[in-house]
Amino acid sequence: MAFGTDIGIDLGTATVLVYVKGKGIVLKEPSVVAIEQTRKQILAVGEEARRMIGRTPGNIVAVRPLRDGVISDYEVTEAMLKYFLGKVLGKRVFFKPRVVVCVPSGVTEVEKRAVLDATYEAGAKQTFLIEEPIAAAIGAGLDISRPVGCMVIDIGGGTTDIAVISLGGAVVSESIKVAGDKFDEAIIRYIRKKHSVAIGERTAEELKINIGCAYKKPKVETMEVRGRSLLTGLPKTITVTSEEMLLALEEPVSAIIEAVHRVLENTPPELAADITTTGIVMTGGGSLLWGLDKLISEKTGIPTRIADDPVSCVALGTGKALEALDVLEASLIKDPRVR
Ligand SMILES: Nc1ncnc2c1ncn2[C@@H]1O[C@H](COP(=O)(O)OP(=O)(O)OP(=O)(O)O)[C@@H](O)[C@H]1O
Repeated sequence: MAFGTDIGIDLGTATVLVYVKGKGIVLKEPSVVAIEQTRKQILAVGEEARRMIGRTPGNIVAVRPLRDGVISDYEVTEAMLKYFLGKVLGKRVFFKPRVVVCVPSGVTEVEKRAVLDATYEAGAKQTFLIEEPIAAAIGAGLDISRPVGCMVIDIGGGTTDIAVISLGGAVVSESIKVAGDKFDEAIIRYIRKKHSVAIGERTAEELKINIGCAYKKPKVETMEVRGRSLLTGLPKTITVTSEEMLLALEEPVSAIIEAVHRVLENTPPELAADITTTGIVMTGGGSLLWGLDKLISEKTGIPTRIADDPVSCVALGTGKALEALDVLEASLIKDPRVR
């Protein structure tokens, strides 16, 4: 497949999505790699590797190479990217694709170089990097080419990126390392303190997705989870309520609200006025935390909505960016090497 295809990749800290022009999103897998430590050999990538998290014997580790919005291990990131691209492109690439990759906002020059190298090695003709909020805005269907301000809040696994965009570029932006992962960590801490039970990352994520909330739910919801009692060391089942989730998530949720306020404070008045009418658009998996849109709307006084299919927005945006290269030229980071 992939005859002269254009490809968009959302290299997220939690999930990698690959968009192929004309086909849509063709791959969506967790950003996890399982490594055999003694021989430094990669055993599995993506979904298969994720199933191994917390369940591996001593010599095998399941790592998330992009944790916290930065590339913590770029050799593994490179291998992961090559694996996913290879899966999408197949073995025989007749016409090399152009690729747009969206990288977490905190990445350094060295890390950007590693991403570019990986795409070239995997068979790209030319690669561009795009900033996360720009890709999210395009993917959410906003027309960012006009001289009208719009605000995007992209809440992923590792980072929350908040930006006011106008004329194809970010006018004011802020990226904080508080997003989905920090929600999970806050839940783990709360359950440990309140119930004296240790739960794993996956259980915390399930609690967040099923009964988690940033705003009081009209009806209290409950969920049973299993962990290990810190008192007896034995497995224990507890019932957790949505009201407890509200308390557990208060701190990371407040950090996001404060960052939104800071961006609004630094927004030029004309653009701020635009945003009051255009509203705030939320993207990324973390935006699905129940009631977060309502809370942001209430705290800012600006209408806030979640984009359609928020998890896919960045990937769709990277793909669409290739079709609008002229408008976006200024905000894309181009590799100087010509192939
Ligand atoms: N229904 C839901 N409610 C709350 N959180 C959710 C829901 N669905 C997914 N998430 C969370 O969204 C996060 C992943 O979002 P996403 O896939 O957009 O991140 P990413 O793009 O990989 O990360 P980043 O933008 O930091 O690089 C995870 O923390 C996941 O638990």
